[in-house]
Amino acid sequence: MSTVKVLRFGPIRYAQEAWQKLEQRPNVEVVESGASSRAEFLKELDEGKFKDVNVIARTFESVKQTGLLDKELLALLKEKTSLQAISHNGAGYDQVDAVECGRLGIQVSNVPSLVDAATADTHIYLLLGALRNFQDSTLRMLQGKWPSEKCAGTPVGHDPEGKVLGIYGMGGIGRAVRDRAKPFGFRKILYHNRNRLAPELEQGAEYVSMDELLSQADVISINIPLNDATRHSINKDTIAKMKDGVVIVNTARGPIVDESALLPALKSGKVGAFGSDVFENEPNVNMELIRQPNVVSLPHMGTHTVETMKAMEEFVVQNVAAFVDQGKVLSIVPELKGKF
Ligand SMILES: O=CC(=O)O
Repeated sequence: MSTVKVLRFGPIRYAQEAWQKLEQRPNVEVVESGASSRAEFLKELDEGKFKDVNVIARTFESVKQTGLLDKELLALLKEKTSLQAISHNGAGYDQVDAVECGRLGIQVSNVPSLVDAATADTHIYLLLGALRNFQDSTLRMLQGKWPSEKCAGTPVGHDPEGKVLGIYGMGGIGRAVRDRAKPFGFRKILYHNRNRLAPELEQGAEYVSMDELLSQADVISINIPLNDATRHSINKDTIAKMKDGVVIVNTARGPIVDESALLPALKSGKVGAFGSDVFENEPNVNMELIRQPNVVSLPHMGTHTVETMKAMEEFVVQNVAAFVDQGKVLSIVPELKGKF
């Protein structure tokens, strides 16, 4: 291939060396966008600034610069650039309409596997924190409530031992959650996926229908990708099927949970606690939701470690390099497998 032009969004935090090596190749040119909004990016496109761009390397946060890579933007990219591949930094690529990319002949890669450990670690923190009311206890201590009351007046929590864990989405992250959860002594670990896993991947977890998972689990662990089928799959109806006092933990994507249904359920105690790293309208979080005493919250930091972020950034570069070398990204997303 002649020169491959790469449009890079987002800062390079850790993979400077990998990017430098790529940029030193005689047939690679990397450009950046100065846009701080979709309108500005559309103007850059109109000006023909990126007409020779073949690859976009992007981050989750770069949605601030372009908006979603939806049908409208993809059509413009197709018209005003030479786009053939998008290398997304993250496991979840719901900001990119992958099916439409396939239709337009644009490959999409993500970063699977490398995110599993850090995300599952975060999940366990939230799971224990939600069972034990740890966020509420910290806030109470900071408010000076400890001297007057035992444990600063925090409501008594629950042990994981003897409970049923229901894993909704048993991909790489779900399986890493299962492995980390085992030593805590859950009585049973159930899971639900669209399809049952091979026995060697189940590792003792029991495949059940969604309804069985909802009705039997004491703790529901959400690890599925966000798409049209999973958006708001935790809603008023599915919450009604759950056990009273169920604990829900989400490190996948906020919009999987319909927060307008969750909030009253948290207030009534139907949902005993919610531990979440992700929120429906993040970064603009529903403050009433995160202020509930039975919520443990984090600002989307599942992969926020030096080691994992470095590995992810380097993998984004590997995907670009594979496209430069072979015309194919390394880790094409499942929707587009076999299409290129
Ligand atoms: O949210 C993080 C990711 O998708 O990797």
